[in-house]
Amino acid sequence: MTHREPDGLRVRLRDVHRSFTTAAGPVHVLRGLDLEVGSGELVVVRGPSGSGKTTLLNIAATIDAPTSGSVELAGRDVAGMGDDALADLRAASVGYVFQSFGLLPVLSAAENVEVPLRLIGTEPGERAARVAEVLERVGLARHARQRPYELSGGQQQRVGVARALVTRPAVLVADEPTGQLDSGTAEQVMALIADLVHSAGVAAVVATHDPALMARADRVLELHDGRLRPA
Ligand SMILES: Nc1ncnc2c1ncn2[C@@H]1O[C@H](COP(=O)(O)OP(=O)(O)OP(=O)(O)O)[C@@H](O)[C@H]1O
Repeated sequence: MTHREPDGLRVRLRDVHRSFTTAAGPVHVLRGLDLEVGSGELVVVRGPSGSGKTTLLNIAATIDAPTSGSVELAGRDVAGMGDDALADLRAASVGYVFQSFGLLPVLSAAENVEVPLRLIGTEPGERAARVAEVLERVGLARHARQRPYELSGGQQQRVGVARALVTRPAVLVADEPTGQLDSGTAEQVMALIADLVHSAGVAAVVATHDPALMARADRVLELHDGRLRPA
């Protein structure tokens, strides 16, 4: 069933379970997990290594599907959606920021940011305007033509944040977005993410081990025994 949420709810996970089959036997990672994130809300998920943070983010981003339970993204229940329809919804509605930046080395900063707009078929003139606007927003307008290797780690992650937000997604998912940055740069990047999330009304789920970053969150949740609880 597909329906629109009346309010600003962008992510809704209900009774989500996720198991994996491994050589050592089945691993039951998520065990009846519930999560709701609204527009303009920044939720940080913490938990020890292996607790299932990446698994949770991938399910919220519809990159992975739960073993059971329901997932709603931008007001749509994704159960039963075909692969193409789900890929279209994901491309339009989700921005993903990776710990390792995930930039294409042969492309300039601006070209990297433009990739998601190409995927959703945005017209060239509109693409150029959106790329310029978001690079300005992350403070990299003067670095638009540089390749990733010509940028610092913090600048590369700013490109990663710009790329994730250029489509104006309903949902931002970030997996240890500051894990490869020094603490000062990490704080700047997290402040940028929080600012953009709040001003653009994006629903954000950020996984991190770093207590310093949790200060930027509207809510901090802990993944424990496959469920979320207030930290
Ligand atoms: N595709 C998979 N196949 C088998 N097991 C998997 C798969 N993905 C994750 N797991 C297992 O699920 C558990 C949770 O992994 P996950 O990567 O979600 O944890 P995490 O909290 O993100 O860890 P970290 O903080 O180290 O990144 C681990 O035991 C992992 O080995």
